[in-house]
Amino acid sequence: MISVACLTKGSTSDEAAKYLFGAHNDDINYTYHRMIADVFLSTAEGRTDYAIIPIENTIDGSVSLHTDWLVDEVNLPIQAEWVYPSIQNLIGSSTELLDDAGGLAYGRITKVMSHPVAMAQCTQYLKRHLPHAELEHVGSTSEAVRIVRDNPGLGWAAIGQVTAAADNGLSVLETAVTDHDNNFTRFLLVGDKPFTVRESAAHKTSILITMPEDYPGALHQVLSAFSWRRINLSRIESRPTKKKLGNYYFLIDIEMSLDTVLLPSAIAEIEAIGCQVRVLGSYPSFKYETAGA
Ligand SMILES: O=C(O)C(=O)Cc1ccccc1
Repeated sequence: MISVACLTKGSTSDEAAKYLFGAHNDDINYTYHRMIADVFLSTAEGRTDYAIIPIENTIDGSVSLHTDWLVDEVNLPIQAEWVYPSIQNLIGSSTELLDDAGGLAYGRITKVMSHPVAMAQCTQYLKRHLPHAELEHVGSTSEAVRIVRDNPGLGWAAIGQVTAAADNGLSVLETAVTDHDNNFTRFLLVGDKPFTVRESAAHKTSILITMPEDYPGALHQVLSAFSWRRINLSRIESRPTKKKLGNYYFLIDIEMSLDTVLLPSAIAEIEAIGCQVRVLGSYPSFKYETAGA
């Protein structure tokens, strides 16, 4: 039995996890948490084998809070990554929020709740249709749906997944309210055990590089260690080290496994110029395919 910590049941993370492990896989035992911190801690404290972490979104970019947890708070290697569509919907009580003709009565909606990433994906929609509504962030989309269910009669709505609406006896009032159709989220599976449930031909390695202070051209040298070896990078991102204003580390995703000879030699070259390198994981990468869902 494999144990997996995840945001609440019916969240985008929950759907994404079921895509990775297979929807009807009885070998997986999910434990659900309202806050991402508890998802991380469940695995970091050894109560579960893996944690499911949304890390990057097509519209909103990196989920900084989750990146910081991965880097600063826990030491959990990345064991897999996959990309999953995160199309969100407006959810609420149809008796409360639809008018007599069955149309959505935007004016009756007083508050919209959701996870900050889901909310950010719907910024234009909310501005256009619900500028009067209060917006409130909660720990997950399905948590928002549950709160709306538990507080009837107040004109509250949630942004979330169709399964969460069904699980809570609420209606999908409007589908696909995300500002762009092509909306995907990249998820990470983190934990100490290698992921062996499925295989992938594509592999990635994520590293964290801390530069020596006052070293002109350090980033250029780091990038050239990859470029002359023709190693492809898929992401480079800087985050503050939180130790001193203006000090940053760089998170780099490389489209290559650490087992490939070229990569350890690139890392050795980067260390030789005085950079610190921490490998966050070397892992299979899965693409979303409708047939496999
Ligand atoms: O709140 C959820 O449903 C999550 O799993 C977090 C999230 C929200 C929006 C896109 C991807 C992940």
